[in-house]
Formats: sequence, structure tokens, C-alpha cells
Amino acid sequence: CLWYELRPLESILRSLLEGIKARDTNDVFGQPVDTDQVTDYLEIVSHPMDLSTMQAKLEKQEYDSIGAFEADFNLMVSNCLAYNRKDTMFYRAGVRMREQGGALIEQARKDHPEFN
Ligand SMILES: CC(=O)c1c[nH]c2ccccc12
Repeated sequence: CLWYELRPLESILRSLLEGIKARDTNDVFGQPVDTDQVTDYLEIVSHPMDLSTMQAKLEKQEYDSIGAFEADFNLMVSNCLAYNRKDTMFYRAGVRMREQGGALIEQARKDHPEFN
């Protein structure tokens, strides 16, 4: 369909999200942290965020710019670095995601300054 022309920001954010998901090789960020299992999570993290939630927000057109999308990405990463101890796989995945996902977002902002 032609939605990608009618909603160019949405198609940019979809491809950006696909690139970010591809780098989440341990699927650390794909779903919300299960707070039934991780019972102290909400004592430390006040605003949980994950890639499936970002996908849902994208489909509901809740992002009006690449910067708004980046704000949720940064929230997701900072939550991960706040909750997990530095010697864990999760923490290292957060550092790598900040680097790799951050680079993809910065490139998208350069390529599409009209949607910054
Ligand atoms: C992204 C993140 O912090 C987590 C992703 N899966 C988890 C399981 C237990 C505790 C934390 C997490």
C-alpha cells in the first residue's frame, strides 16, 4: 500500500526499529521486563520501555519525530543500565545497544533532517 508515502516518518521509524531489533541478538529488549518475575524492577525503574512497546506506539502514530523515538530508545537503555549490575550480560547488552542503536538513530537524523 502507499502508507509509506502518506506517512513517511512512520516508514523511517519502522526501518529504524527493524535495524535496532536486528542488533538485539540476545533478545534482551524485545519485550517488557516481566515484573511478576522480577519483583523489585519497579522499585528501581519508574518508566519501563522496550522494543515491542515502541513498535506499538509507532503503529499508533505516537511519535511525531525521530527525536521522540530516540527519547524512548534512550529510556529503554538507561533503564537497563540502572537496573542491571555491571558484571551482567544485560548490562553489557545495554552498553552495546546504546552504541549500535544510537549510531543507527543518529544516521537516520542526518539522512532525514525534516523529521529530526
Ligand atoms: C532489559 C532488562 O533489564 C532485562 C531484560 N530481561 C531481564 C530479566 C531480568 C532482569 C532484567 C531484564
